[in-house]
Amino acid sequence: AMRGHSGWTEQWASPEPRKTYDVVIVGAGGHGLATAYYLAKEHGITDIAVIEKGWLGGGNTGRNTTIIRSNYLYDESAALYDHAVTLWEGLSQDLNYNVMFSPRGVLMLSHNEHDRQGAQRHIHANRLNGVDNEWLTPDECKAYCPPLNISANTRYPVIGGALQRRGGTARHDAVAWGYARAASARGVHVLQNTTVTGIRRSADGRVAGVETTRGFIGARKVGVVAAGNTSVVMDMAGVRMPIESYPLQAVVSEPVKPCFPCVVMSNTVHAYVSQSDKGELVIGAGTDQYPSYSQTGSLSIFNHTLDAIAEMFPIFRRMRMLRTWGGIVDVTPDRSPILSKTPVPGLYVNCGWGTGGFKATPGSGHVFAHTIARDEPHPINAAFSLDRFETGRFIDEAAAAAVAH
Ligand SMILES: Cc1cc2nc3c(=O)[nH]c(=O)nc-3n(C[C@H](O)[C@H](O)[C@H](O)COP(=O)(O)OP(=O)(O)OC[C@H]3O[C@@H](n4cnc5c(N)ncnc54)[C@H](O)[C@@H]3O)c2cc1C
Ligand SMILES: CSCC(=O)[O-]
Repeated sequence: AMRGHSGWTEQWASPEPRKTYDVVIVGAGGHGLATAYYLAKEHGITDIAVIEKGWLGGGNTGRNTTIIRSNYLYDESAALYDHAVTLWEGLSQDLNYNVMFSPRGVLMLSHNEHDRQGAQRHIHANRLNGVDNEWLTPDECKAYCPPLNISANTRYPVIGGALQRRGGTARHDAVAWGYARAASARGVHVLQNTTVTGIRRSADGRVAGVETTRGFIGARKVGVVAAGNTSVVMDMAGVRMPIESYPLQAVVSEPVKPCFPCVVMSNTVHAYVSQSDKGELVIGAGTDQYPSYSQTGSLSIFNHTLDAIAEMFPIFRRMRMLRTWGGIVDVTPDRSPILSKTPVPGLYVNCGWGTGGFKATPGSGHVFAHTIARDEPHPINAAFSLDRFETGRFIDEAAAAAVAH
């Protein structure tokens, strides 16, 4: 920790920008900070600046409902998200910072025959990929999550659920702080309150650096990790992205004693819930159905979700909601991320995580660092290329995030 200019102990340096760096990362969210950390730790590249227009972790990383799991359908997705879960399991030790990873189990409910068939297909596909996932009967769901209402005479009766026991939650702020602190300790510069306003290319078309609100910063390689703002930033390099940005909201309740032991999700009713370590219910919903850069969202989404939560968990019917907020999620046509080189030499992009990228944070940073360092994708992210939208080799996980996009 360093003594900051204000006298209090800072966990990371706040240096003046140098004129050039080997690598610039645009965006100090979890994915950008993790990328910088693994570039330094795994590849020995430390001449890095992570440039952030606001405060580190202030984007979706600091706004999400922290669900972690890897029970995705496609082989490529299972490999990517399970790589992340494996890194989550040792992350606090690796960073020497408690990210509060809690493998409390993620239970995805089925309410009708369509849900059940889809869930069991996921379970079989996951088992083939070595990803833990198991089918529970309604009584077993109730035993795993006692507040769950499994009576038959409800609008959305529970007919079973798919449980990934290795899934769970983590403290989102701590993930950003842990990576920033560990990257800074290895010499990485984290430049907060600094907006990238342009991407400069040299005569031969290669990336040459970024224009910022603190002047031009030269770089041989630039990684854009700007989530909901990706299209805006990549447009600065003349690269058009297959991304739509939507508001996705969350709400927390008043804090209560520990009463909810896991994560429960339901795609049919567009709701998911867990309980934070401070005691609040952390509730999420579907996205608003219109592109927007607002970090709020419409009330109708919450009314619908809270109706469903109140029916699925009657003990919560009198809970008071404390605050709501939103983030800007970057959604691709096939709902899978883009971790890729780009048509601009030296320019790389990591985006498209939509409503479900927090769970991937360590795995994303790890393989994106490999991609930047070696100028070729890691085998795990090779399929998540930008050009799949030209070749048609989609990885269609639209149903995976268990929320209606
Ligand atoms: C309400 C909500 C709930 C969610 N719940 C979950 C969940 O339960 N589980 C899950 O897996 N995922 C969830 N997600 C998705 C997840 O939060 C994101 O996919 C993930 O955090 C993206 O991380 P990131 O580091 O790429 O983006 P961010 O954390 O958004 O970081 C991008 C950064 O880039 C910066 N930036 C943008 N433009 C510029 C510029 N021009 N110059 C400099 N900096 C710039 C931004 O300020 C931002 O800090 C949720 C998202 C929301 C909004
Ligand atoms: C916001 S949805 C959370 C997830 O994808 O597990």
